[in-house]
Amino acid sequence: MTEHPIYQKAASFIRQFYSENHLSEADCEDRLLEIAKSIREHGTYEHTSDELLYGAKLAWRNSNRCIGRLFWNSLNVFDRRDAVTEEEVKEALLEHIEYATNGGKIRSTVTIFKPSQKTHDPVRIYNHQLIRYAGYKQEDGSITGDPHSVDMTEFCIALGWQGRGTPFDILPLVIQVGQNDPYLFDIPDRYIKEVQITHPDNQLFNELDLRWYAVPIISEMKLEIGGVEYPASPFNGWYMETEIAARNFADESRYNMLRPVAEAFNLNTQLHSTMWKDRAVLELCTAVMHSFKQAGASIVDHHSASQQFELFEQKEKAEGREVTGDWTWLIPPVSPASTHIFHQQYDNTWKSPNFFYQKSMLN
Ligand code: HEM
Ligand SMILES: N/C(=N/c1cccc(CO[C@@H]2CCNC2)c1)c1cccs1
Repeated sequence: MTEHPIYQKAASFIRQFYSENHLSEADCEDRLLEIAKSIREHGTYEHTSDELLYGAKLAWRNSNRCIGRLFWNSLNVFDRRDAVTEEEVKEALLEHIEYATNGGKIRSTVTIFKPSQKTHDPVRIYNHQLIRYAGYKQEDGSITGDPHSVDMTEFCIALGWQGRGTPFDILPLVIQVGQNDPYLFDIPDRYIKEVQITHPDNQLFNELDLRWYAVPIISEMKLEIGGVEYPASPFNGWYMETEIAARNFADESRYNMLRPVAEAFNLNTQLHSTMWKDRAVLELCTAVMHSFKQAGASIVDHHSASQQFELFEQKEKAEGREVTGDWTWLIPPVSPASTHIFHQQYDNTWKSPNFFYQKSMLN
């Protein structure tokens, strides 16, 4: 079997699955014989539902850049390897959004579509996230909406989509099944939970009319389990507030709102030394936490998230497993040194199963 690289990855995953679930050694070896036969005959093998469920949980547990891994074992997994038509994939994606949103009490969920075949990918999703705002480049070069979405927005417009042109237009979903042309469809409004971002102490801030969607659902990464690749495997958790407040609203290459926020607080933005940028970021964090809580939408602040990650480290140690991590991503972008993460080092070895970047469908 050594001539099949997939077998080594399969054997390593299957042995981990059987041992961590306290299943019989003999059954494990029988399963491996079955897999070896399938690989010899078809060049690949098919995961059982239980293997798929556990493999997805392991992929989350192995995600070095993720601070939210304490809850790895409570991941909800939808096995949609049966969905092969545009209609079936569309329904599965809308079902994912509805189930994960759960009225705001967000459930961490991954939907797994058919794996890569030798010659092609049965299902691919063009979107970076299932729910994301459009970005429109204006004549004068300015951008309305999310600058990160300009390419996707232009792609959708080329396919006949028309946005309303506001800074917060939800992009349509674009999927490809088999060798078909890209298939585009809007997400009905009733599926989208959005939060109006207001500040608890400053009405002037509210006039900035900021909003954000509740559920981040990454749809452009590939899930790899035991040598089998799932290029369409959208997964969601809930947000950590800094992602919205300190990056999506704050970055100059995103919504670039620090100066308008500072002005709403009457801060002196002429001198760095007044710390106006730092104060603006903190007021955005405060507003995001306040607004998500008021809207009944799950969210975690960066201090609580770091504490949960510390608990994850302790639990893994108690189970006799080494935690791997990417320090540069694990530290939050606000007050990083106020978390334990900043003051320790992490082994950034990449274990499998895991989620990986893959070639974008756009270029
Ligand atoms: C439950 C709440 C969760 C929270 C609060 C959370 C938080 C985060 C944060 C803040 C990042 C860094 C993102 C960035 O800086 O752009 C991240 C990265 C990541 N998370 Fe989590 N996460 C959660 C659940 C999940 C789930 C359910 C999965 C998969 C099943 C997951 C997989 C990942 C992966 C693969 C990355 C790295 C993405 C990349 O390399 O671009 N996370 N997470
Ligand atoms: N809170 C989250 N945050 C993210 C997790 C993974 C990736 C991203 C977005 O990554 C982009 C690429 C680099 N930064 C932005 C955000 C989650 C999304 C899906 C499950 S949890």
